[in-house]
Amino acid sequence: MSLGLLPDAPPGLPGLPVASDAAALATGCDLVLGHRDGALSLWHPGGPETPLCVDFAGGKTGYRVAADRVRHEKLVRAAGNMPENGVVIDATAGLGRDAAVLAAAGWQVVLLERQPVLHAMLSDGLRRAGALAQRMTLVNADSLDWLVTHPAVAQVVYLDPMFPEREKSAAIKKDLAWLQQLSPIDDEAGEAALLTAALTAAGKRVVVKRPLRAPLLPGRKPSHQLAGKTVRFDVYVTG
Ligand SMILES: C[S@@+](CC[C@H](N)C(=O)[O-])C[C@H]1O[C@@H](n2cnc3c(N)ncnc32)[C@H](O)[C@@H]1O
Repeated sequence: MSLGLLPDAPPGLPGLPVASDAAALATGCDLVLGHRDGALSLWHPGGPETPLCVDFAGGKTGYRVAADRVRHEKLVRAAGNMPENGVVIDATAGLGRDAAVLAAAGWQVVLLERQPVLHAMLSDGLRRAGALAQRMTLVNADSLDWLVTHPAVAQVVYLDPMFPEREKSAAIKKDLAWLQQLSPIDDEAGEAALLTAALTAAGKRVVVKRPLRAPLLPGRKPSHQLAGKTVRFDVYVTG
């Protein structure tokens, strides 16, 4: 995958510096990173698709985080009763959509993202997130390392590892396809290691999001599951 970096992209990211969208297209870049409408965004050079950015308060995430809806989210129910000053580690932050739901439900959320471009997009999203940002802390790290060096930080560790999606919605398909181009899908050993690290770090439970019919993460059976129409949450009680 080749990523073009426009002059207004943050410095230091891996990719090919390009002067313009047209130059990215001419150089054969698959994706290009730059600012659109004030947001650090990713798009297909020359393509008709809406650019992708981290938007904690608008669009589909905005709908999910509305105060009257967020408590009905299966993810919030899967995370369980929130203690005072409860902390969740979202160890696979991605575009921060699930992290926003957890923060809107009242959790303090530590977002871990290892992919530097996604980390930069999350950082830009936080800058625009308003009050919700006060409950989110972003770290550019590999969770396999971070969880081991930060035991006893959180009651809940949340995992949503990459999975080859077969969703029907074109919009979801586009976002996930671009995400998958940036961030590879872990093999079974990687998935097992992530679950083990999460189980070690979580004071109360680990919650894993999976497509409805996807196999369990390797290593341990969940204590219970909450199934929705297209995804399910596997809950592992640890304490
Ligand atoms: C499917 S996406 C998560 C989407 C996210 N739940 C959301 O709501 O936007 C998975 C993300 O986890 C990140 N990731 C996977 N393994 C990781 C690890 N060991 N440490 C940090 N980030 C990881 C990937 O780079 C990718 O951005």
